[in-house]
Amino acid sequence: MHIRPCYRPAQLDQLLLQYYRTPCNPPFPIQLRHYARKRPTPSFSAGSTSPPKAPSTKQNFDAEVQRRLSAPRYPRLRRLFTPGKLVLYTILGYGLYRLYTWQTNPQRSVILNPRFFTPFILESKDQVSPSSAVFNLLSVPRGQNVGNVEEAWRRGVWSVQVMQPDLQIARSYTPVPPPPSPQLKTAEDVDGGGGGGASGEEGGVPPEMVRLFVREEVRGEVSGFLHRIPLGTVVHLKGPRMELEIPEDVGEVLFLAGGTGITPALQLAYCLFKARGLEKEKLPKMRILWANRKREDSRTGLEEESVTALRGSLWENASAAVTGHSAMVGRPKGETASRTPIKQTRLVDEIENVVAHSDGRVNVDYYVDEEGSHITEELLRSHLSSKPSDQTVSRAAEGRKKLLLVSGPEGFIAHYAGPKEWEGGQERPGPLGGLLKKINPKGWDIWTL
Ligand SMILES: Cc1cc2nc3c(=O)[nH]c(=O)nc-3n(C[C@H](O)[C@H](O)[C@H](O)COP(=O)(O)OP(=O)(O)OC[C@H]3O[C@@H](n4cnc5c(N)ncnc54)[C@H](O)[C@@H]3O)c2cc1C
Repeated sequence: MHIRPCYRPAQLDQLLLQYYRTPCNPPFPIQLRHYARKRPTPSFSAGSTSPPKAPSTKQNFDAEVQRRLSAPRYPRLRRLFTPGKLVLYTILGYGLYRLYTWQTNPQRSVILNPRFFTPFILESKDQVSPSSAVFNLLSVPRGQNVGNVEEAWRRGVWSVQVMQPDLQIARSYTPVPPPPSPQLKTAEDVDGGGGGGASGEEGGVPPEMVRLFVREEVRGEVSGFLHRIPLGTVVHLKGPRMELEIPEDVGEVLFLAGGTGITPALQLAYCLFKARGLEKEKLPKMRILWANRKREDSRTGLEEESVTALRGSLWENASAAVTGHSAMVGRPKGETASRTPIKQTRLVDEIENVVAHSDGRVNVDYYVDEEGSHITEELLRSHLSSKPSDQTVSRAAEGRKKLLLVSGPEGFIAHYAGPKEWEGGQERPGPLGGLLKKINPKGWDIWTL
């Protein structure tokens, strides 16, 4: 068996030069295997069945040595930078540069991306109750494109995902719409003792801000993370994700909201009354029934002392419609709204702002479980069969879609519309059940969120 030695180029060059200087045959046939290996397979001449012979004579060998010595020193490097490849590298480099400048250009990059998480800074936090708060998250850098967010507001109900960075898990949350402008003042302002408004943010929220109303779950990973972090922390968000496309021709809406389920109701109100810029005649009629376990979850209407004093008294009506600034959770017989002082959170302020700016088309009724006010079957039946008192609204609603939406925790949805179902690893609305199946409202499109 013939073993061909394999040398490194430097060694080989040395050997060749050594041989070149001494007029004797090399001690073994040098095949230049190392070099030959890098070249393309030699093509045989026509009719020939054997490969060309290796330089075995001294003449051939000398020629090969000459050729090798005059060959370029760094063949690999040279192959990397052929003219064709240089052009390719230039094009690639330019493409990467454009991508980089596109991404870092605040005007072009979007604040929310449905495929990637983008950074936001927790700018402020508005406590709504001991367990829930509105988190104001500002996109960084400022001045980025908000086009897809504006489109989401026009289309309907949408959500974003928030990332818990340590565990790398994400949960969905429904952004709260920007409050109507100018804002209503808080009770403190009305009384002259409040100073600069609810949280010093008069003048509205910037368009790059995403606001989330989040309830802290016991041992909840993502909600716990949001409630734990200090102001100024970077939070990563992904979206927008459409949860419900609202049809164009909506005439009437009845929204049953439980706890944080109020946020889709606010989104819907914002979509119909602001984002779509509908003419006055096309604006629908909307009633939101918002149920909470405790008064402090919404803290509408009354001071704590008043609540204690009035507890146990006979409540006139579980559904006291909100008018202007005086939100009430029912009233004892004979009491008027003006008699009781107002103490409410910024979120309730905003809900009432929506009511105040709706020209009588939006109504919000508050219910508190622990005070015995519930969204009952009779109440639902009356709302689902009632005709609008305002003739203009009534005429405008004729022949248009009637939407009945249910949004809230699992138990709330299951009670009113039947339990959700798991399909393909995702939770989806199940067949209609619960109270609404019993009532079986005719002419209403029913959705659960
Ligand atoms: C489209 C959409 C929109 C939403 N919008 C909002 C919104 O606007 N506001 C809002 O507050 N929520 C919203 N949610 C709910 C939200 O996504 C989260 O589900 C919620 O915040 C809880 O998430 P978490 O990570 O904090 O809790 P998780 O960690 O998921 O825990 C959930 C519950 O399970 C319990 N649990 C967890 N692990 C265990 C265990 N090993 N043993 C026993 N119990 C356990 C926890 O105690 C907790 O009560 C929305 C959900 C969806 C799908």
